[in-house]
Amino acid sequence: MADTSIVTVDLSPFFNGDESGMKDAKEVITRACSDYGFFQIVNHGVPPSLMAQALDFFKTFFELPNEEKLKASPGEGAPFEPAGYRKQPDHSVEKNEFLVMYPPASSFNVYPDNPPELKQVFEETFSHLMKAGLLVESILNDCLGLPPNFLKEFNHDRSGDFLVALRYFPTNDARCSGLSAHEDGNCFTFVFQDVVGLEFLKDGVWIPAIPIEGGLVVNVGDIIQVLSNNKFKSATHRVIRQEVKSRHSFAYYRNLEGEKWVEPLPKFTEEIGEAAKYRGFFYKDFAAMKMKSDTHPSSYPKVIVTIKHYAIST
Ligand SMILES: O=C(O)CCC(=O)C(=O)O
Ligand SMILES: [Fe+2]
Repeated sequence: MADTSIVTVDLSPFFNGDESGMKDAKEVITRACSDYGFFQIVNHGVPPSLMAQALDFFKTFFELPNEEKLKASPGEGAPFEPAGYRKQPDHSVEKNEFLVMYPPASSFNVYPDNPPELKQVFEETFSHLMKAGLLVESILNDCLGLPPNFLKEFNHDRSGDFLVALRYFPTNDARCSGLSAHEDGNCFTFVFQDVVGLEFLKDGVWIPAIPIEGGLVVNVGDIIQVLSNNKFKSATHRVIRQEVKSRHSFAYYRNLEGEKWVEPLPKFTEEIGEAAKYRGFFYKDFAAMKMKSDTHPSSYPKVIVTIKHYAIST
């Protein structure tokens, strides 16, 4: 029978220096990323109680009346998704509302006034997520066999990372879409969720990511897929809404700086006699196309732009 679970990796060996634990974890992650691009992590350094608290404050915010939420409507200047509160337009099939925030102290962040604790808890959570992001990035770096710190240096600018807190409205229709099937156009994403709903495509079958205590779901994004010339897969995923109650989650997007040039690395092409599977591009150009079309569509009918846009057909 096909394995229908999401592999969970304990990252504590990376904190206590257990060499054989680190090696085992890297093997499991390499396999998961080569086959389908997602896994779950625990003991990643982000305190579970802090994540739960952050999700609670986001929930409280989403329960406020519309006029109150609209006070946090997006301002100008954010590099990718506008910072602030938005709701999918009525004609969208994706029934959710969301709040986008860039790293603490970003000048374009729009913080809700209510609940008053949200800003501080968000900033603390974001700082922890960035640290865990650095750890996972260095693990992926090693799993890909890249020179030490290659990804860290390639992706040294954190100003374009964002956190999106989401609320998916309940539905009476079973299997109703909250977010259509997509791949993330970034390096990778962490997701924290209160109830099931997030699903990943594995061997043609949708696998639910069952929330586990303190767990963060990691999905590889398009940039790692391009750099590795498809060695690691950008995970296809979607969100199914729940009956009766709302579903809440937050996702930390580990992005790239917009001016960065992205193309398959020589290690995965000329050095091993493989043809590049993608043309090179500036990250900001891809991000702008994706933003219009993919994760949080504002246009209808949807124009789907995926990383295939840059694929070289053979
Ligand atoms: O809400 C979730 O569980 C996933 C969100 C997601 O896939 C995204 O924002 O790209
Ligand atoms: Fe996603």
